Amino acid sequence: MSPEKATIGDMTNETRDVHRETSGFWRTQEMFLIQEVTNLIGKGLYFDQVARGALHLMSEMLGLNRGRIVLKSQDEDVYRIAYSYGLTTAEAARGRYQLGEGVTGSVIQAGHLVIVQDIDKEPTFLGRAVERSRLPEGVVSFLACPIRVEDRTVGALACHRIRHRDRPLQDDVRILKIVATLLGQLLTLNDRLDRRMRAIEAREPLAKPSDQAARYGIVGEAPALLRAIAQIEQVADATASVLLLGESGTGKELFAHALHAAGPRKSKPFMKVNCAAIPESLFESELFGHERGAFTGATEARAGWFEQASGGTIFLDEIGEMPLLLQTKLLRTLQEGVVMRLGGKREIRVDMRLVAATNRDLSLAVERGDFREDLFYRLNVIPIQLPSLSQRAADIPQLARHFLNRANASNRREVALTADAMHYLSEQPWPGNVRQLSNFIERLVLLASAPVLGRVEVASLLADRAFDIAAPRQRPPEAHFAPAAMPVRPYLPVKSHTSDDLRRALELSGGNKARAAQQLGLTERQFFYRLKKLGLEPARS
Ligand SMILES: Nc1ncnc2c1ncn2[C@@H]1O[C@H](COP(=O)(O)OP(=O)(O)OP(=O)(O)O)[C@@H](O)[C@H]1O
Repeated sequence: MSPEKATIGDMTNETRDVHRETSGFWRTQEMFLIQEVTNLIGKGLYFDQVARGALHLMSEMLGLNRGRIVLKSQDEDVYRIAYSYGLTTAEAARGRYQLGEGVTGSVIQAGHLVIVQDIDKEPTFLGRAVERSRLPEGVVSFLACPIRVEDRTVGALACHRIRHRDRPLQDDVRILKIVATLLGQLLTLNDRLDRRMRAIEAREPLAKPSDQAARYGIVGEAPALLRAIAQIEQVADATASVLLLGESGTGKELFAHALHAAGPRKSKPFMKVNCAAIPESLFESELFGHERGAFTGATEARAGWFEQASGGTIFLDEIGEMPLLLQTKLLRTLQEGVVMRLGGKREIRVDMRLVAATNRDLSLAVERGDFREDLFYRLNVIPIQLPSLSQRAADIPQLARHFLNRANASNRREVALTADAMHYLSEQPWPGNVRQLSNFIERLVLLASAPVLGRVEVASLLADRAFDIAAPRQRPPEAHFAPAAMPVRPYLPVKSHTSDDLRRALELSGGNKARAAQQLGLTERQFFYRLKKLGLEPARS
């Protein structure tokens, strides 16, 4: 018996649980594997951890055994097994290949995936690391996939596979490709980080994130925001796709633009496409373009957005709304770097950086079959989470001042807010995030009846049309992150207003308590209760 731990791929049909034979079971296993690998990447971009974890999971979850990652040796001109799972130390140490040598060496040289159906019948298969006697008795296959950093092949991800199993070969190949892509992207990021660190060590002056942020028009200093800005800067020069995650109005478009502006493509086009806003029938021709006569009304050939964005960046907002058919085409474009116009016969090379954004939980959409799994993982290589405004409430006064200056300048006004009013703004929930705050300040400036507005005026304006203002611009029907609507009258603690506030409201309303209450965003009952608490008026029954 093989001394190695039995894993799914090595089990016989008889011992395999009947449930495991369904493709649903394998989808769940795949999802779990890829989610775990992505989580490992999210824990800090440590290649060692991710590499070991991925090989372990490939074996345990999918039966892709004796996985190994072959990379160039640091000090010699040879490729060697840098990470492995299910190999003894001696076996791993034997795994050394010249470029072009054996199956592994030729995968690295040619940059193509190789599938050896039966290792016993393939003359180029060296069997150098693991002896045949250590492998299962039946037909054993070997899969090897190149790992790329940008356009260079830097190594290979390979594993053994029982030839006859209840899972199609192409599914294993697909997963191997996804994992190899993730590893390649991670190596690319690490490469960039290394270079950056070297620049810091060489005392190259680097702009502080907040200086940079100011340049991109991003206001705020909360750690979660600065982290997102630092991530943007780290990956600005890379080619991998970026996925911006965050509630509506948190600044995803602003960040997409910052990414474009921070990278080498800044002088080239930045195209924004809102996938939720395009009718499905037009989507394909808008994105991929069309040839003359491709459909009725196509009197002229037209380049699609991918072509138009070539050399620059394309921002696909609300990517979760993209129809499945187009997801397949998008994946191909990302993989091959080409588009085919509608009605066209030739492939057109495009070179654009893709930034996608969503306020939905795409992994749920994948589970429901609304979003392609392989596209999700392709997009999710660099996920960047933007904090909601309530998660960075300390930034609200700075943001409010920024929007106040802007609204004053564009409306030729000089409206100011008291410190108390600023404080009040910081306490509000802002479910529509920065967009809601910005719209509210604009309204405040336009409707201000005095040059200086205090808490009372701000509160009354916010309460006045709270529901309108609170509504996020778009609320997808199944939005996972979608914020709850602000209640028409937000909850207010009993001490929400000072006696001055109450007196002033009464003065402004000419003593009309109902109107005073309304101005403060209170019910009459709440207003009387506060008057009583402050000893100003007996409460009504
Ligand atoms: N940190 C910030 N500093 C300054 N302005 C900001 C910031 N974040 C967002 N904004 C502003 O708030 C508004 C909404 O931002 P943006 O459109 O980028 O959000 P979004 O997340 O893309 O929203 P949606 O998901 O609804 O498309 C814009 O006017 C943007 O300039």
